[in-house]
Amino acid sequence: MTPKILVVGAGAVGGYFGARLAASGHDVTFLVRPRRQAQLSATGLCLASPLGDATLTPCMVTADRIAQPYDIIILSVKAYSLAAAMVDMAPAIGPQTRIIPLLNGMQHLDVLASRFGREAVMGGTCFIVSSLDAEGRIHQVGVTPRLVFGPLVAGQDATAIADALRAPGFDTVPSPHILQDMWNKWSLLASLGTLCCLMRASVGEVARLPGGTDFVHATIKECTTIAAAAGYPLAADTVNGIVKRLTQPDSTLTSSMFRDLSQGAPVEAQQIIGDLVARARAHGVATPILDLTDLNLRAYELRRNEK
Ligand SMILES: NC(=O)C1=CN([C@@H]2O[C@H](COP(=O)(O)OP(=O)(O)OC[C@H]3O[C@@H](n4cnc5c(N)ncnc54)[C@H](OP(=O)(O)O)[C@@H]3O)[C@@H](O)[C@H]2O)C=CC1
Ligand SMILES: CC(C)(CO)C(=O)C(=O)O
Repeated sequence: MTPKILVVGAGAVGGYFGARLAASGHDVTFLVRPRRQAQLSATGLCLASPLGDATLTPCMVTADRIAQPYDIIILSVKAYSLAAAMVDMAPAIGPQTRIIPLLNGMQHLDVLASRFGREAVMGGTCFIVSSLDAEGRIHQVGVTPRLVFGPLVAGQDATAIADALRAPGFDTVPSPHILQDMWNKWSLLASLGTLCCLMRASVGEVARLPGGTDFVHATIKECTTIAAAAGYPLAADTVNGIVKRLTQPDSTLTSSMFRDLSQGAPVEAQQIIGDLVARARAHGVATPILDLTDLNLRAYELRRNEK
């Protein structure tokens, strides 16, 4: 039987993966709120991507209309929307449902497990650079996106689910070591977020400055030291890959957190930087650069909330 997939959050990430899955014939429904539902009804779900543009008529449901449990939930809301999203998606979760969260950071894993049970929650992460424009179209740039997920409890297997989540337009990677993958991604993301948000610049702009790459190396070192202290040391080639990616002088890469900040939008500062700093403190790791980023982003949020 074709698994029923519910994408919770038809934004830059969920909209991309969900659209690619739907376009290749999977049974995909988007859980949407009324504003996004009206927008998508008017325009269709539009993707602009170097891998091919697409416009489709999405199958949508609002929280009050969820009629049955789904087999797979791809959860792709921002971290600050998680609590409300959990209330909305609750009727979609049955005993066999597997939730694959694509949020950045790690703390949502425990939040989801305490609400829906450990069996229901898989680990997940994604590599994609995408954003929404003012009309709600999704713009994906850069290399082929990647969806990585795997079991968090013994006895579960990601391969059957992986077969249900393959589509042209992204790579599907079932992983037997998803927590390590999530720490690898968190180290990359927190380094990139720090680089962009503290310097208000892209990877290439910082790399071209005298002292820029020293700053990036020191930031990556802080992040990987925390990961190692937490029991998830990054392999040397993974660290080298992060260093290479974040020190390219011609790179226009920015983090999604920086793109949000540039638009004056809320940022996932607590989940991406604050939580990492808290874990550093718990393990006695000194993180002067991340502390500064944390303070910087909290000052940003303070001003934003006072407006
Ligand atoms: N964008 C990127 O390049 C990357 C992002 N990520 C991570 O992925 C996660 C999602 O980010 P992104 O897709 O960029 O964020 P977006 O803001 O683009 O999309 C989030 C979507 O979630 C929807 N949403 C929020 N709450 C609910 C709800 N209760 N029910 C239904 N829909 C809801 C929002 O809809 P509404 O219009 O109703 O508010 C919005 O469309 C974040 O944790 C981010 O850090 C990871 C890798 C790359
Ligand atoms: C690090 C990156 C670009 C990888 O997808 C990301 O997750 C983000 O910007 O949020």
